[in-house]
Amino acid sequence: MAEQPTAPSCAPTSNPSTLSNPAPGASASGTPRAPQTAQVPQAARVPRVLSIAGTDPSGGAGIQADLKSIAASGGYGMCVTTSLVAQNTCGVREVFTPPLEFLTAQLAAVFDDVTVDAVKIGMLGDADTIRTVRTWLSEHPVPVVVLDPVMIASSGDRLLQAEAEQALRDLVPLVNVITPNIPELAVLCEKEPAQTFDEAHEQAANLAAATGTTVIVKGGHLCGQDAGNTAVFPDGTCAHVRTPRLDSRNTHGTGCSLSSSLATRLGVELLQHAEVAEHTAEQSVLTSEDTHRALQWSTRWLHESIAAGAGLQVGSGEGHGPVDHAARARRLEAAASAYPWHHLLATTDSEGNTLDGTSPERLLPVSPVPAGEAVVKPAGPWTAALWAAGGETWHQILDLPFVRALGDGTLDEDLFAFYLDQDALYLRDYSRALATLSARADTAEAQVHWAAGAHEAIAAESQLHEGWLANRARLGGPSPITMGYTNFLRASAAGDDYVVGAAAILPCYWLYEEVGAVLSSQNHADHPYAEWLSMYGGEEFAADVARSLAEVERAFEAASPAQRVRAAQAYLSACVYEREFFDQAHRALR
Ligand SMILES: Nc1ncnc2c1ncn2[C@@H]1O[C@H](COP(=O)(O)OP(=O)(O)OP(=O)(O)O)[C@@H](O)[C@H]1O
Ligand SMILES: Cc1ncc(CO)c(N)n1
Repeated sequence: MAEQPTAPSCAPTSNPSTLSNPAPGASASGTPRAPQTAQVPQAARVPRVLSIAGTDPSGGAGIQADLKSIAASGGYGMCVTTSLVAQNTCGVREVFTPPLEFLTAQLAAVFDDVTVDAVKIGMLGDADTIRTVRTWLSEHPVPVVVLDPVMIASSGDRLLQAEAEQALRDLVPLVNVITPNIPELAVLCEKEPAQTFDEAHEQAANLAAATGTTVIVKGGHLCGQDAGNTAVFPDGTCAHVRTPRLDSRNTHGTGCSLSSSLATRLGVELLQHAEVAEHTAEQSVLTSEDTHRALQWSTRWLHESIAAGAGLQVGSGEGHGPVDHAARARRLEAAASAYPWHHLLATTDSEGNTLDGTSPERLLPVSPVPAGEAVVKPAGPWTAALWAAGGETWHQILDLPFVRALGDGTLDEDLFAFYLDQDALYLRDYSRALATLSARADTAEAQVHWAAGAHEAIAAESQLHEGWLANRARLGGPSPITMGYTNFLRASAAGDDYVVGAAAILPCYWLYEEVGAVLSSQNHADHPYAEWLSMYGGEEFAADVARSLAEVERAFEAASPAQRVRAAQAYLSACVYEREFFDQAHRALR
């Protein structure tokens, strides 16, 4: 069987563009815009993307998948239908191809009215259709054309007549990017299907050099842990985007989705160039870095969509189910909700008892998910009630893509770097909140404990700067989540009752320790983040967590019922902030 790519020798390159200049009509046209203010990020313009492809009434592949992918990738989707295909997740039943004149009528209807920024070509079916599309696009040039040379569906059914293969080969030099799977690449090269990544890469390099077209080698059909994609440019350079292989049957339409998403992201890149070009003498030309960035975006988005596919429950399960194109949009929509957190609204528990802080049972709403056992045990009934109430948030943290990928070693370096950068900024202010708590503590023991914590936090911050962050690019400013969390901690420590400040600080000790225990249990010598994970799980930190728990327990005992309720709410708010903090890299970077 084939193997995964060995070394990602395909680093991003700074070579000249392999993509053609935009057609004059496709540059940023329309209403004149006011000059942009420097440094203020502008909302990306929406590329108008046309899919020329066949249909899948069950919605997972073809034009239906393309329109969903284009929307999910930030484009405005349009479609011209080449063939109507009666198919579902199990296979193709019948194909009806409308007359060629009707294909041309559809193309004319779009192009007569709309400026097309990017085209994705999918199923063409036969040689006459290929020639019609080819003639149309040579007479109506579009700046980005991605060809997915569809030949055979994931079910094994033919979607291109065998005698049309040469016509498809002839189309390749006229497009910017092609996205063949391994068997399709072999047909285009007139070779046997590649068995290894190196063989596929060699076929792609020869094809790219011969045609002047960028070839995406797709890892989906290979085996090995990396199912990633490599852009092979005509000048022989390449750029690889890793993606962990998923054990999933929801791969129907992955090729359609990747190619239409890629066309859209290339359109986004091109429009950004066009925006700059409007104010400078620069030309709007796509570079290989643009292609690498677009491929990274599309590959990561598709990974999330495949991972969520099974949850859709579309299809009998006998075939290959579709991907969930909207999984990311739903995740980000939920993350953006401005609705108040549930624990700040609840006034009674599920049995109707008032949450008045008179007993540990009357502190917080019951978590719908049991918390399970903590590694560092609660210090008494009050902290036991806090742990139990935080069960749902705790399990959400364990399920975060960031925490999962950090544990299994598949976390992308740029996501890790984002986290480190924010962590350094966080530690600075966290240290200030601890110093405030120390100043307000009413026992010498607590005063020393929080002061030591303040010292350790600032020491950890400078260690991050000297070590982990020394060679990494930094954003240099706090994200809204980092700022929200640190401001909340500082305000609770300085401006609220002592018990509230102490409870707010607790999750940063306790949850961090618990997450660390899960992560360090996954560590091994070859783990890419071995050094980072080995920092977790030290006995000294566990003892600090236990001391913090004991102090919070003591403060709860001494507090009034009303203070306890506010402290418990502050504890859960900090748990939610912990979750948001771990998740933020996956919201900031795509
Ligand atoms: N099991 C998998 N795990 C992770 N990613 C996958 C998996 N299968 C496919 N992919 C992603 O989807 C991309 C496209 O898939 P693939 O290579 O299977 O295309 P295809 O055969 O043209 O698809 P189809 O014909 O089903 O539409 C891959 O390059 C990879 O990024
Ligand atoms: C219409 C159409 N295009 C492409 C594919 C490949 O998955 C498919 N199954 N159907």
